[in-house]
Amino acid sequence: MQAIQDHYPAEFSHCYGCGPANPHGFHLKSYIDGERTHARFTPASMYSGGYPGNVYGGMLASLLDCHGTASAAAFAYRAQSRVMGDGGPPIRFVTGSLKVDYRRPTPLGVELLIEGTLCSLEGRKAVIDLTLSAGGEVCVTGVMVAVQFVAKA
Ligand SMILES: CCCCCCCC/C=C\CCCCCCCC(=O)SCCNC(=O)CCNC(=O)[C@H](O)C(C)(C)COP(=O)(O)OP(=O)(O)OC[C@H]1O[C@@H](n2cnc3c(N)ncnc32)[C@H](O)[C@@H]1OP(=O)(O)O
Repeated sequence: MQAIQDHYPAEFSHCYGCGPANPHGFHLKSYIDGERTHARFTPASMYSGGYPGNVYGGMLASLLDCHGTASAAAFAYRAQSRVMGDGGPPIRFVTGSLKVDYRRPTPLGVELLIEGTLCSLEGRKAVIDLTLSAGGEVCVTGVMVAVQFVAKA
């Protein structure tokens, strides 16, 4: 199955968190499945937080950031009854705001599950609820306001 990010136009595929064309990035891959989006990622040990065994908060915010904008794009396609890669004008979002709540320490060395659900979609603005969990326990929650990107003439 192709990831949402695999449909980003080549010129917009350089994101450090999720751009397929960035050789140094995380290459996060997000998928839509019914009412929910999901991505899985295992941070390398260099992304340690201040005490051993836990993930650095900036890394966790990055994962929500990239998964949130991908989710917004996927939900917007669905709202327009379109499929990604249909040859029509691409629908892409950037992060307007991202609120992150760190609810418990996130363990390093295990696969993390990032999920997104659509809270609202009005005009160019999508609000996405996000969770990040490890071993079935929610460690981080977030709310993103994603804004549809419109190229300036
Ligand atoms: C920025 C780079 C763009 C490159 C091109 C990308 C194309 C996309 C392609 C592939 C995506 C793949 C990449 C994944 C990216 C991973 C996630 C990131 O890291 S993204 C980078 C971090 N984010 C930014 O750098 C945004 C910087 N900010 C802006 O560019 C503008 O402020 C922007 C586009 C967010 C809005 O500016 P306006 O002038 O186009 O539109 P206005 O009229 O201000 O807002 C539209 C609606 O959104 C609301 N809005 C805007 N910002 C908001 C905010 N912070 N909180 C709440 N609402 C906000 C407004 O209230 C308005 O709502 P109402 O229509 O009136 O209901």
